[in-house]
Amino acid sequence: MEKVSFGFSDVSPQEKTHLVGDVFRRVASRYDLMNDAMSGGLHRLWKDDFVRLVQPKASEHILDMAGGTGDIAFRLAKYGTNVTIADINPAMLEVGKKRAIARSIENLTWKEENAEALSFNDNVFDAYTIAFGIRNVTHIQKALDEAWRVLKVGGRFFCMEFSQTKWSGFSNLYKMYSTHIVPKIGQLLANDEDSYRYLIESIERFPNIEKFSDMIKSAGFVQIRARPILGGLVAIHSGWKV
Ligand SMILES: C[S@@+](CC[C@H](N)C(=O)[O-])C[C@H]1O[C@@H](n2cnc3c(N)ncnc32)[C@H](O)[C@@H]1O
Repeated sequence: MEKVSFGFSDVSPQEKTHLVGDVFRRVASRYDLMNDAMSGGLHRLWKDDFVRLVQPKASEHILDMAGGTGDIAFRLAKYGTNVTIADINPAMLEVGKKRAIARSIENLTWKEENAEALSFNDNVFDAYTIAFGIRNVTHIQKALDEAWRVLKVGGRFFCMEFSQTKWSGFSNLYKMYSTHIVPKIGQLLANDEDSYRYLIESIERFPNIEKFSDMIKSAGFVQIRARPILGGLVAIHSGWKV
């Protein structure tokens, strides 16, 4: 029987989808607060950089996949771009919709979607973005294949995800922080140590920068680039559909 990783455990694909759903249902209301607490606000700078790389235009339609509570979509929408924000988890989308209303952001379409089997037609989006989402997807290659399918010819793919830093001293420090401190912050602020333990473990199981580049290539993308941040702690991958 096929097994996939859920953090450090191996589970069936159905179980993983179910367990990841539970994690984000539980953390939804505290998700944004926790991002600030865990990263000391750094995730905001990474997301700003990510969206600058996308170079959104007002004439474009961009799909922000696994968009959660809207951090990437809101930044894209500032350029006047038409953004569809899609996520498998209604609880995350509900938090995002409230945030959008509070910020008076209007050029957004919200959709419940599984990245592995999108309901959109072929060749419809100018760009596809996914930030800190793909490592939670059960079959990563299927999600990449779907990204390629829904992009127009000439469309751009951008993915930001945690990876493994190559700065050895920093790597040890980060490992200690992520293994011992992050789950405790999760317990303190979100009353949920287990979810944050999963989120950290899933980073270690995610393919490294080179392997993930190969997977993007397998989906059909060309001119693949990987931009490491903090020695590769986070990496932005991009590619083109031609
Ligand atoms: C860590 S959050 C990232 C949210 C947002 N992109 C950000 O950067 O703040 C990961 C998101 O991936 C979503 N997700 C997990 N599996 C998914 C799937 N198969 N299809 C679509 N979204 C998925 C979760 O529901 C969650 O909202």
